Amino acid sequence: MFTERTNVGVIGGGAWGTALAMHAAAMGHDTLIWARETEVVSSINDPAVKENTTYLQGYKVPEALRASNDIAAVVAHAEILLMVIPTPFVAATMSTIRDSLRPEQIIVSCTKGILNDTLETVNQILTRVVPEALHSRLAYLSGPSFAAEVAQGMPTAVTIASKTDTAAARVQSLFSTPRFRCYRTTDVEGVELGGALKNVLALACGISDGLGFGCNGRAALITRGLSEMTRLAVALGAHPLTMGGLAGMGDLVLTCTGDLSRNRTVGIRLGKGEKLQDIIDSMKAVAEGVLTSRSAHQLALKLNVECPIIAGIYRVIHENADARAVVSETMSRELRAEVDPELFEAAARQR
Ligand SMILES: NC(=O)c1ccc[n+]([C@@H]2O[C@H](COP(=O)([O-])OP(=O)(O)OC[C@H]3O[C@@H](n4cnc5c(N)ncnc54)[C@H](O)[C@@H]3O)[C@@H](O)[C@H]2O)c1
Ligand SMILES: O=P(O)(O)OC[C@H](O)CO
Repeated sequence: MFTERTNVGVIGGGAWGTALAMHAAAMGHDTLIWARETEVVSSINDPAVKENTTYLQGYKVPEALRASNDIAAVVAHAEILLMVIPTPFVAATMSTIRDSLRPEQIIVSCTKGILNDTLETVNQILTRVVPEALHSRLAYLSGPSFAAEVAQGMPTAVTIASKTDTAAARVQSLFSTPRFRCYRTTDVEGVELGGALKNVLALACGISDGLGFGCNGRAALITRGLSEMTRLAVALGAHPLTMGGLAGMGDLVLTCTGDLSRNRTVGIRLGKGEKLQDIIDSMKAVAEGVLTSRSAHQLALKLNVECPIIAGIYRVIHENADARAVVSETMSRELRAEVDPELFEAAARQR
């Protein structure tokens, strides 16, 4: 373990792409990161700066890490290609490099979201855009992992999912260190949906905290939120146990309680009365939960899966509903058993 070195390309120079590139370069992988913005490339490459001052300020990148605005050069360089761009831009960006991809490459999506128009997960987008020869070499990295903590080398554990265990195992062995432990699974749907849906619940917890509601409410949102995430993910083909793992409960707890979460921060500001558009306009970073709340609600309606918290967040975010009234309505629904096997069976029948 921890010995083999390879060529790593990172597509996306935001906070997470930068933190993962720092990790790969620190491991000794020859790492090249593509960023759209020239200022990101120059700040990473400038020997006097060596920092992504736009998206991950305050953390020096390893000397060996190089950045480029030439996406084709990054693809040509890589054996392992980490794709770390927000969900709405995945299809367009990957289409530009589709013809330069090579069948021996492994593409690892580190993105967490569900597209609005088509309700596709990133896995579904990639299998639509990427040549078929590469489908068995698609992998997904997810789990509780704030970029700023990974950039500081703080202990972190993630899950790598791939339909083929060999691809997941290769990524696992190339990226694991005593500070960054990678597990693996073949449950691509579970890992992807866990990472996407937890962002919606992080918005909910932020709103609750912003409204001044206490720890009881937050714990209830996390627990009942996990129940909704699990029902919806199972209806979409996930294994329920994945939702109790790093990409499900692990990331849910992190994002619902950690102050580094952008989604939780958007929720707090909404709960304190700011307008959504003003919050978004003030941020350079992406809060994927805003768009995913729409997709998740539409998927729940389409599959007839009961998700009252997700529906409530959808109404607050996209229909300007009053958050206090939504909380009251959600708490006043018909009383029921906590664990309802019929709901899970109904969700499982959707698979
Ligand atoms: N930041 C984290 O801690 C973290 C951790 C795990 C997963 N993620 C996920 O990683 C993904 C990327 O997030 P991030 O934090 O690296 O980004 P970020 O919020 O730091 O930066 C936004 C990124 O979006 C890119 N972008 C903006 N417009 C674009 C366009 N038209 N085409 C292509 N790219 C465009 C920017 O270049 C930049 O790389 C998201 O799905 C996020 O949920 C983030
Ligand atoms: O800052 P957030 O809310 O986008 O969360 C970042 C990561 O997904 C945490 O694992």
